[in-house]
Amino acid sequence: MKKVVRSFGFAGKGIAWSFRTQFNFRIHIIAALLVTGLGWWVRLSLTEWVCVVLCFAMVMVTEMVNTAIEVLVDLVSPGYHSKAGLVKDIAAGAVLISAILAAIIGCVIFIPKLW
Ligand SMILES: Nc1ncnc2c1ncn2[C@@H]1O[C@H](COP(=O)(O)OP(=O)(O)OP(=O)(O)O)[C@@H](O)[C@H]1O
Repeated sequence: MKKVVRSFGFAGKGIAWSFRTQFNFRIHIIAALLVTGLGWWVRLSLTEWVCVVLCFAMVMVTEMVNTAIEVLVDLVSPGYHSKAGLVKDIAAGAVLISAILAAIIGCVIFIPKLW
């Protein structure tokens, strides 16, 4: 049990660090709060809430994995290396794809309700 609590502590440390240092992560959280308020206002159905929350998770998780990859690349390749740059670019591409897909899903759900 103590081990589980300790693991939660380490995970919390990683989340807190990402929040403190990553501007994009803070933007995602602010966007999630705004969308939650909008969702409450337009009275989303249960299925729509599930889709919206999955979108929040997809974007935040890819952002955190991207951050972890950036930190790791900076650790193992502090100098310039084309592969190091490529790894960071691919990870950033994953964040972009998840954000675009979340935006599309958001439009599909919210536009008809706001129309
Ligand atoms: N060690 C490196 N070798 C080669 N190119 C790199 C290296 N580090 C970064 N780059 C290039 O610079 C880009 C920006 O890298 P950087 O580490 O500044 O990430 P970032 O996306 O600006 O993230 P953040 O602002 O969160 O630090 C990378 O996507 C990559 O193309």
